[in-house]
Amino acid sequence: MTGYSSKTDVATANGKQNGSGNQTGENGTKPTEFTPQGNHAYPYEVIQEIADFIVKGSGIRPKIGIICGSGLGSLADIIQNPKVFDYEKIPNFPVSTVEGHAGRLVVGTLEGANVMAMQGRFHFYEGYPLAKCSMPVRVMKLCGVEYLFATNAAGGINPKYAVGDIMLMHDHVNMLGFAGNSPLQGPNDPRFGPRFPALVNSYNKDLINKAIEISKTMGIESSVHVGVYSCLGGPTYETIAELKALRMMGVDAVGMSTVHEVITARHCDMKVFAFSLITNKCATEYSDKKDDEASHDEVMAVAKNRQKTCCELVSRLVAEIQKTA
Ligand SMILES: O=P(O)(O)O[C@H]1O[C@H](CO)[C@@H](O)[C@H]1O
Ligand code: HPA
Repeated sequence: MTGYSSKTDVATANGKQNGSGNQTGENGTKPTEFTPQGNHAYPYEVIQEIADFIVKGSGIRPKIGIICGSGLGSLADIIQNPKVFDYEKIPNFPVSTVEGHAGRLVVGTLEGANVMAMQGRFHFYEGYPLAKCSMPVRVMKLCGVEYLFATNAAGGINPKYAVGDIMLMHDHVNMLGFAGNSPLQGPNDPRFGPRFPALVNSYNKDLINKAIEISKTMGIESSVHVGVYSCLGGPTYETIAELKALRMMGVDAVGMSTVHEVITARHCDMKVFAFSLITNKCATEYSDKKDDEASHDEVMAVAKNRQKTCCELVSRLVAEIQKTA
């Protein structure tokens, strides 16, 4: 694969500080949780409070934020000198409810860079409004994060994709947005970003090109693609007719996450790198084969199988960013 261009294809009000990430409220329980009204965003001050809690508790101001996809939690296990925060102990943080999403925030270093990783993301189908699903991205921003690495497990719609391949995202189709749902719905706080953010060039081309170069040195370039991801609401996997329609729209891989995180990250001007691990092939023709049915067990098994490769890709890209910092 050649170079990519888009034309080609602190102190907290809640909880004690012990630096272990095990902060709790005064009586040892989770501090009161803020509940957003409707789909509206968390107030800036609430996000600031969470960020302060993490920065003070870890003693680290991270530069790179990583969101681990389903079964890809090991991306956080490679972080050195980790400070671990269980989501349930972080004030105003949602909890993870999906298998393969442990529900921990890991802060530490990777290849010499300060990083924070979400071992568990929030999905719309869990019952969380999109603003809540992507709230941690704003926490990352106020912690100091400049680069978002978003990873996911996805079904491959492009017939050239095989199970286990990696698709570097260079664009997305926001199906939830088509239906009138956005993480940026509600009043806009200009301290995060503008009312009407542009999304062309959302996926950083330099980082895509660096990842392609890295894939060559890893000898995996033939199983690395650059493509378009789409997020549906889930939790159902798609029908054949839906998959056909997505393919006609130019979608290469489909999942139930990431897009709202990327929108939130771009709104607050973070550089975004994202990839999908293709965990299953999506059927776009009718057949009686049971194999055509996606399953979360299969998704988890493939992710486990490919976690080492994904970890290497991520750490090498972090090293590249750190080199040029
Ligand atoms: O996008 P991530 O969190 O990797 O997970 C993907 O895997 C799950 C379905 O198997 C869905 O949550 C889908 O979005
Ligand atoms: N569809 C939607 N989400 C997914 C899939 C899929 O085929 N595989 C993993 N996450």
